[in-house]
Amino acid sequence: MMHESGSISINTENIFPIIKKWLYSEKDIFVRELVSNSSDAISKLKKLSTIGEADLDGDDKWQIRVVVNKEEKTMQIIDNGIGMTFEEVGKYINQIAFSGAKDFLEKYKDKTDEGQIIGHFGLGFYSSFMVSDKVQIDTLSFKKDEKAVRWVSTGGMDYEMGESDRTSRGTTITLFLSEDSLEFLDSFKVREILEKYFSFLPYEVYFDSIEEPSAQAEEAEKDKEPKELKPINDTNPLWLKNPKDCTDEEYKEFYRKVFHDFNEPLFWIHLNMDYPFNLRGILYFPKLKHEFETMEGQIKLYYNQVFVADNIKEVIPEFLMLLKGVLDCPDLPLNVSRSFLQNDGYVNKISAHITKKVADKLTSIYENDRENFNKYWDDINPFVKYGCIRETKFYDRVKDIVIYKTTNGDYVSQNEYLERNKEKHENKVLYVSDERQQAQYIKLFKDNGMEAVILSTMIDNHFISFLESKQTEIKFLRIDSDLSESLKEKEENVDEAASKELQESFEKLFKDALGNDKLKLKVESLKAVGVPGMILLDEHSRRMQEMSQRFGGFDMSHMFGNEETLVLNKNNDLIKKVINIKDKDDRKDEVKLICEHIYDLAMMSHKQLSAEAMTKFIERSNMLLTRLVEV
Ligand SMILES: Nc1ncnc2c1ncn2[C@@H]1O[C@H](COP(=O)(O)OP(=O)(O)OP(=O)(O)O)[C@@H](O)[C@H]1O
Repeated sequence: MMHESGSISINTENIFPIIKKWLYSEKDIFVRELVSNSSDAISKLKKLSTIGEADLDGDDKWQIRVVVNKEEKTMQIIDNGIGMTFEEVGKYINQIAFSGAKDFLEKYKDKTDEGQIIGHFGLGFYSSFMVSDKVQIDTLSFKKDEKAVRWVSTGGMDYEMGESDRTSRGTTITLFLSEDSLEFLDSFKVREILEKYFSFLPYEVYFDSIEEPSAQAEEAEKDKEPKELKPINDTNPLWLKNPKDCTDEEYKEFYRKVFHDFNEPLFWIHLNMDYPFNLRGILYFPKLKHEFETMEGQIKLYYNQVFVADNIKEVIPEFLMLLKGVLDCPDLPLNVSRSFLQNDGYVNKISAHITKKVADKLTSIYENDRENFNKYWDDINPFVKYGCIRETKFYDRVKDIVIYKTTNGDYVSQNEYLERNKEKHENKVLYVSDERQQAQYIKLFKDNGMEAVILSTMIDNHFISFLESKQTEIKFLRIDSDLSESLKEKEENVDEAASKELQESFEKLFKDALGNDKLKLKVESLKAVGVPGMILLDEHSRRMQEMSQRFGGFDMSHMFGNEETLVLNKNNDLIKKVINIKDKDDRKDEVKLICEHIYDLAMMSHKQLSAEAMTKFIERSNMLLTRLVEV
């Protein structure tokens, strides 16, 4: 049998269209690649100079210039970095997937760390052909006595190399833009791209645009001072500074600048870590603009000060994306596929570290500055709750600092609430989901010295179920789900038979009056004498109903049974009077009206009436008022 082994060779003609099409989904990526190459070229030379292997001849004002020329339809990326010799162009440019960056790191691995070298794969340069018909490189190496080299390629398949007239150290890449990419002559667009990727590059980046000369403009140009360009970037971003040296004002200013959010952030976490991995960044807890706003964060990921993308879910735990912040992770293997990232141990460690830092910060505010923690709670609670549901580790770290606002207006932790209410209802957290709708019940509670916690945000439904699954001994009950013993009058020497009879006669009366056979009714003796009736709805069936509505969008109450119970208060005057007249034949008509009205009023303090019920209620109210006048 024949046998042969060897390396598979890459044929540029075949691979090129694939690179063009698949590697870079966004066209503007070529700017990122080319400016990153310039930045690498500067970093390399800087490194060589610090270890005494390069003489800069005093020229160490590092800069990268991007110039668009509308008349010539070109874009140039110019740097004063390391440059390339004839051989180097042959090696690094003519051979696709041969990275000079990797070569450099390999060669100097004992003398330099990986810091600030961006490229790794030897593919980036070719992204320039996504937008150009022709690309030209003019480069002069820092090495003494080297000649400047020109490399030109049309279409990226064939090239020509020769001498260049470049006289200063560094590299100029000239892109002759193709007809379908002329949008990259638009200075507004190019500036926007540069700002997106390079606002924090370590070397100054200048942008210039040479406009098409028109007679008028040329005339005006004559009297004008030469334009003074300002770098588009901040070469020393706040996240790289030592947290000890940063002021609150600097953090706020940075937040405003990066996120264009003019609401002050509540607080922030400065991540500053060298070991076991490199991670720097600032995470901000934003202030919600209004109560019902859902949190929408933005985490910008940087790689050695070059922007990579927003909200990369493979690197950042999903719940953290509700925050706003920047993360610079130079150790991330960012050029590999995202699904790989997801399973990467290193990425998992980063996630775990950030999660821990966030939990630590929250705990420290809770422990050392409880007053502010309470103040922040309305803004941060959706984040904390979502984090608990999504990340068990986060829940484990913050479970004891989750707090609730109570109907008395103060804030308590679950343990504090359970402890101070244990005489009244052990292991039960009573809650309000809508303060306006449940106002009657809240009043009842307050009048009787009871308190409930307020769980009114969108996420609370899930959060309650989540907590119950974690701590099975504790139950969450909405304020209208049951009648606490504390709300009832203690009755002595109860006549069981009389109570039973009253209960049955009321049941019949209301069922007949309302035409509802299935009505559940209970007669109780409530402390709140002013309340004739109220509705209770079993917690479990209510949750099932809510869930089916949320997910299915339709009402499935008929499937779970309608567990609403009408409670009548025999301590109330109106009810007492109904007891007196309910069996009188000549008052039948009125008794029916009163029963309907008591039921509707109880319903109204429980939930919104249907349109039909509301119409009936209004008609009946008018009728009752008219009768009142007639008497
Ligand atoms: N402006 C430049 N100055 C000096 N050398 C450059 C410049 N641009 C490219 N090179 C050389 O060409 C090589 C190939 O560049 P290319 O962008 O294709 O890949 P890379 O930067 O190594 O990796 P990546 O694919 O991750 O960008 C670089 O590694 C570098 O050695």
